[in-house]
Amino acid sequence: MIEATNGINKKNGIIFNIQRYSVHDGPGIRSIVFLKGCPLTCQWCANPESQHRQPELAYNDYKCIGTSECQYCLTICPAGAIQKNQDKIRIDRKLCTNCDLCADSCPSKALNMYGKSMSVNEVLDTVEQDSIFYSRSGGGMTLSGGEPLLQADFATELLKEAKRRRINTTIETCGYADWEKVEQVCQYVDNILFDIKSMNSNKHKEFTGVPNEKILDNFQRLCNRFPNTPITVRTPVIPGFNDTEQDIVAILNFIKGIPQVRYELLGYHRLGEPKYIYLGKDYLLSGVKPMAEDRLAVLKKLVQEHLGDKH
Ligand SMILES: C[S@@+](CC[C@H](N)C(=O)[O-])C[C@H]1O[C@@H](n2cnc3c(N)ncnc32)[C@H](O)[C@@H]1O
Ligand code: SF4
Ligand code: SF4
Ligand code: SF4
Repeated sequence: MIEATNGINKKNGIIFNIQRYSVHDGPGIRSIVFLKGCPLTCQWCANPESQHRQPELAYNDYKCIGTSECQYCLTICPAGAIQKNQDKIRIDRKLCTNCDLCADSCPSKALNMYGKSMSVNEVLDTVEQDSIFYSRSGGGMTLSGGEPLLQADFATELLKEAKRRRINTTIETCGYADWEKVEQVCQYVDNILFDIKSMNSNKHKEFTGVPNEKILDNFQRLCNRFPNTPITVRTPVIPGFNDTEQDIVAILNFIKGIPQVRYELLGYHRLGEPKYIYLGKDYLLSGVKPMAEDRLAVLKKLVQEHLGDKH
């Protein structure tokens, strides 16, 4: 649960979730701080609410108690963006200014804002509630998103203060940012989780919206600039995008022999799909089934053959 103000403050960051007790995103038990905004639009993204930089309205039709019982949102919206839709409502996203008034008044939480403005201290005071777990497990705080490098100045201040409070720090990044920002942020992290989604730049652009050259260049610079920082390269394996042996071997050849680098495959899942509906977005991979365990196992074996223990 985020405790936050929604006021605009230049020094604040826009955060859409703080997830406690995670064991997947860095060493030990961790709190994941999700920063809003991403320069990519991966078709499979499990966090569609992360992509837009500013807070945005979500609507869950199942939670609406019906306009015959309640009309708070219809009467409060200053933009005329909410209309009746049989006994429920419909949002005209072209008119909506994401002002938050309807979400604040909705008694059933059918309307909800993704994203709050939070200060460094507000975030870290929440994160520190679990410090007993971090010290026992070797865990800490992970910055995720969206793309944490898009809010580089806020991320830097957050990480600096976390270091001052002796909290272990990790970042998960798609690597797409100006090098100066990558360097600025990564000097304050203990571990880096770096996605390499495909070595094929055309395919990368088709499925994520951007080519991969900048990402690959940043990865090589990171390894040279911070040779003592452990980096885990991760690839989400997406059927029809990068699920062939050639796709994975191309990535393995790119990272092979770099001492601080490990590698991990992530099986495609569809856990984020309902959020596309709440945001009025189309989920383009609705026909694609989650990765079969045996197919993923074949690719994991391939990784082991190439990298030995370093995977
Ligand atoms: C949501 S991203 C945030 C960090 C950063 N934007 C990135 O892409 O690395 C965190 C991780 O989730 C993975 N991911 C996102 N959607 C996924 C999906 N549908 N299935 C499996 N992994 C997914 C990404 O590849 C990345 O490793
Ligand atoms: S967020 Fe504001 S503008 Fe958008 S639908 Fe709600 S009240 Fe209307
Ligand atoms: S305020 Fe909430 S519960 Fe009431 S009509 Fe609007 S969406 Fe439905
Ligand atoms: S880079 Fe990460 S957050 Fe951005 S769209 Fe892709 S998976 Fe989602």
